[in-house]
Amino acid sequence: MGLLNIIRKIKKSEKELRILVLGLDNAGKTTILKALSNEDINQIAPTHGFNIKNLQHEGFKLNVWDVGGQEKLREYWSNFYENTDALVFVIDSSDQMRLEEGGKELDKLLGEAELKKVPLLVFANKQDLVQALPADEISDSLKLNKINDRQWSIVACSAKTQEGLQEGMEWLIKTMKTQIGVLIHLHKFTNIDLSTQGIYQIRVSVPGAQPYLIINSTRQEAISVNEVDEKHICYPENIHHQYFYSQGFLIIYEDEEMLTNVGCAFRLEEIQFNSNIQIQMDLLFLDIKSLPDIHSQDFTQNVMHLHSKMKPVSHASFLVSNPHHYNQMYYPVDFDTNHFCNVQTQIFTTPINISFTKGFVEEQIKLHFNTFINQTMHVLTSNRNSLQNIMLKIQSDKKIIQLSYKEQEYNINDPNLINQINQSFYDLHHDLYVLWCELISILKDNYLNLLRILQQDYCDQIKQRWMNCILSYSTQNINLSSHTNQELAKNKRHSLKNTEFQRIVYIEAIIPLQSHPFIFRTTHLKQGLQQISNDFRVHYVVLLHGYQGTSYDMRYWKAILKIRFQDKIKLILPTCNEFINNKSIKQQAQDLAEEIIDYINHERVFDFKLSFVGHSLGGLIIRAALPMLQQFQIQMHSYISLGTPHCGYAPSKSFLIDTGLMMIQKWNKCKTLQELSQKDNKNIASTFLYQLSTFEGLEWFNNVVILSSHQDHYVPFQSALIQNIEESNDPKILFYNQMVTNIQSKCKKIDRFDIDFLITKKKLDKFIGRAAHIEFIDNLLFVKMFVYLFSEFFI
Ligand SMILES: Nc1nc2c(ncn2[C@@H]2O[C@H](COP(=O)(O)OP(=O)(O)OP(=O)(O)O)[C@@H](O)[C@H]2O)c(=O)[nH]1
Ligand SMILES: [Mg+2]
Repeated sequence: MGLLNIIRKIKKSEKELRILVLGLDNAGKTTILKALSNEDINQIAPTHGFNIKNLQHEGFKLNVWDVGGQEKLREYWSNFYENTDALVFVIDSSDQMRLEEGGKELDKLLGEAELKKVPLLVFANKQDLVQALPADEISDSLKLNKINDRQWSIVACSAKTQEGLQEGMEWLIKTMKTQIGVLIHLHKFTNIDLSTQGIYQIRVSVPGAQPYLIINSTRQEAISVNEVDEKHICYPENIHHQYFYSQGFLIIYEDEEMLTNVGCAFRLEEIQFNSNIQIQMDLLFLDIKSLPDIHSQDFTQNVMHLHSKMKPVSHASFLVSNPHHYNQMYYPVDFDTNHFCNVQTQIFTTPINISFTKGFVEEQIKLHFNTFINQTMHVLTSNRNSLQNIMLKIQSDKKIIQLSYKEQEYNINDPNLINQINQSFYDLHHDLYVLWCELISILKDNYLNLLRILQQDYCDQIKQRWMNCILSYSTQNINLSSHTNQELAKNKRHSLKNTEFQRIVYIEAIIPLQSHPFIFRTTHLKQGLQQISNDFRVHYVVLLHGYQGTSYDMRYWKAILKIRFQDKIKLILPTCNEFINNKSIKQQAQDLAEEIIDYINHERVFDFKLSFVGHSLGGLIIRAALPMLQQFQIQMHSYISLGTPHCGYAPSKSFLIDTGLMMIQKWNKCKTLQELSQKDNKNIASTFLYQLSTFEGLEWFNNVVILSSHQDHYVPFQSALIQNIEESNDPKILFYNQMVTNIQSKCKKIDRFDIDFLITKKKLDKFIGRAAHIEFIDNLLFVKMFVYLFSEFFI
């Protein structure tokens, strides 16, 4: 029989706990014991020696030792310490005079080496008497809160009425069972597109687990002041039944952010090995209309009233597939797009008690410690020493491992070995519990550091997964072909069918890789790039929408850039061209340039970088505005266009587009569209678009990034990619190719991307080829992928 089987067998069959009951004389120890075994409690004399009782409780055999508490007998208490699984300390709550004496005795016990890691239950007995102090006062007086090296609890009880006795015993048994600690920390709430004003709140639950501790970070000073807007908090975080509720906060405007900065610890009892843990997050909401005068509300007055009115409107959930390991993860949780908001969340799970876990093997214990220590060690400041000690201990403590090597020679009947095994288990419980407490204190004192590390981890992992969706051409300067890419994407999707998400903790709604957008990339590097200085204070990124659109169209780009880069990026969403359809591109460019110059001058920051993302026509307006932004040329970083008809529509073979444009042109007498189809001048060389190809500007950028989709029927593929089309004698084509050459000749480097979207049938626009054109801004997953995969364009 292998050693582990033996351990499991011993632990399973024995399930016997030795409980030591101590306390001053007259505290009621013997009475409690008798009450627990349903014996008569009327005839009880002071105990001069000790009593042993065997009790059965939840399948556990409890071996309870009650030792007399008179002063002269206390020196013998130490005879009973050995092999104790749990310590019960009984206090006479009605005898205030002797509380101090009781506290001193308890302190001595807690300092005893043999009782070092033993859980402590304090019974605040005799609660039936009027003069009895409540449990929390006794807890204060005994300074129980200072205990941080073991699990402890205080339970108010009366041996006379039996009240509280069962509760206490249940707590004791619990400490003997496998427990998984789950910590959930909510860092920041970002409103992206919550269309209804009102009070919002996050509710977290872990089915089967009890929330028991709220963790607020004490390091407020690390957080910029304007992020913490106290007046938006309507009521504080709380625990109610099995739920943990974040603060309730008022959301009135779009883009509002709430630094929630609150966490909760849950304890999950006896979980089967190999089973999963679920974590549920709900977005709760209360419509502002149901609160008539929001500004005069004193929310603190009717917290519970508001609380009960909140309704869940959206949901997100996680699965932890191996809770017997230490897991930690950061996840920016997006609620569904009807209630589009984001909660930056950290999740930690760890076993905090492993005593009777079936199948828990020592390698896993090692792994657990190593992960924890490797990953969190460097963020610790105040906790560093104690953790270092634990680490040293674990490294030197090879007891369990050695035993398993020697299992052949092992004699099952050797009582010493059983003791050793038991001891090892106790050591581990203890260390696990200490680690758990350390984690809680890290979240209290140092959570921003931990958050940063986990955010980086998340970026790395998600990037790794999404790399599967990039198909890069190794040869430089190759033209992307829509036909080839379409075929390649189809095959690649097929081959990815069984690729699973490798993360330990994942959100249920995770989208399988085969339905992700596929990205084809080719880089055309013309000149050696200069070393880019990273020494800048802020990066302004201008997000410009397309024809007849509004800045709202760019909301996903705005949201994801903000969540990914936090305060390193400042977004500028110009509104000067919203709904415009009768201005020329040049006029719109002028308005844009003015708006940007105003914005930047107003900010008064001098060391900044400037980048642009333009969708469709937006990409052209930006190019047209560049000569007017010459003063910022050394600050220019990335120019990104999404489905922009850089070289117009002239060579388009799409009947639909041609006729479509004609129609709109007639209808609107639209200048922009005339320009796009190069009908604004009889002489092509004098059309605005041709002129634009000679404008200065693109040469200032480190990155010129051009995106198209071969599925986009709104913009000719070659025009969107600034690629030549086959030579012919058609003068339109000759001019077109000349435009391509003009633009290309300026850029130091062009990154071309062709995107293959998985467009669902539901999107009827597909038939007029619009779907792919707006996927660049409407496909949240695509925006995320692009921002996370190609972060170099944004930082
Ligand atoms: N009112 C009340 N009296 C209690 C309660 N528990 C114990 N007593 C009384 O307190 C006295 C002492 O109880 P014991 O159980 O003998 O106390 P002990 O802690 O075992 O004392 P030693 O054996 O001397 O250490 C007895 O008279 C009990 O009847 C209680 O919950 N309520
Ligand atoms: Mg007694």
